[in-house]
Amino acid sequence: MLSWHECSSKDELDQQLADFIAEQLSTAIATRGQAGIAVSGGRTPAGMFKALRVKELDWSKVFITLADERWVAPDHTDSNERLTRENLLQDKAAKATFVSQVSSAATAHEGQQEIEARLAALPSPLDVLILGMGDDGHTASLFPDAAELEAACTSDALCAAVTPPVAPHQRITLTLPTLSKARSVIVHITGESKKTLLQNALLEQKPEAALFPIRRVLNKATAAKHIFWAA
Ligand SMILES: O=C1O[C@H](COP(=O)(O)O)[C@@H](O)[C@H](O)[C@H]1O
Repeated sequence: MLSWHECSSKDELDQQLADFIAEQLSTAIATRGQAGIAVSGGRTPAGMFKALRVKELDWSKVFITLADERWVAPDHTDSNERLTRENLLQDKAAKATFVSQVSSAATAHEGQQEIEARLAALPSPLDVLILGMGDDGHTASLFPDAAELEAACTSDALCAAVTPPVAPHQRITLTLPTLSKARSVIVHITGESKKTLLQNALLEQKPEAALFPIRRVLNKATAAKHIFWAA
């Protein structure tokens, strides 16, 4: 099942999505005693993070990680961890446990095993997955045309190292199997061009390996899928 939630402004989107996520985290805590969520980075989620961090829920039982990370120091401007620490892990959400996906290893490939071990301690499957989508149809750090894409889509591991063909920085990404097992999959996008891209991606009739990565995740995910969008 895939539902579109169209909001009339970015502020409304941030609030509605934060309400929706908070509800899902609360349900997970009530049902299983804890909640695991993977959030995305990039330019889109900061406003939603600020709306989510003040929600009344037992944040001490929430484990937060990333759908993907850029292989940069955690204080780098491009770090998804930095974005998450500055915008989400504040106020009430400061009590949550954050699982970082970067280490001092020189490359993402060299650091992958350490990140894998950290991720193994998270609730599995994840209760909530928030995906962004790039203008090239990438999601998490599953980039079209990346040399490691197929490995990251078929791996038994929780995470994979990826070198984007064009975008900066090596990445760690949750693998397609890990992403697609989440109990709830939410795509958070803004702007007309991303809406059109996603609509087209959902209509494509191509072999699996040629589909946009966002479509591959949505195809494989068996949970309810929700797209939250505003212009
Ligand atoms: O590189 C990344 O890009 C995507 C999309 O980001 P946006 O800036 O277009 O919102 C993001 O979902 C991902 O986490 C990030 O590492």
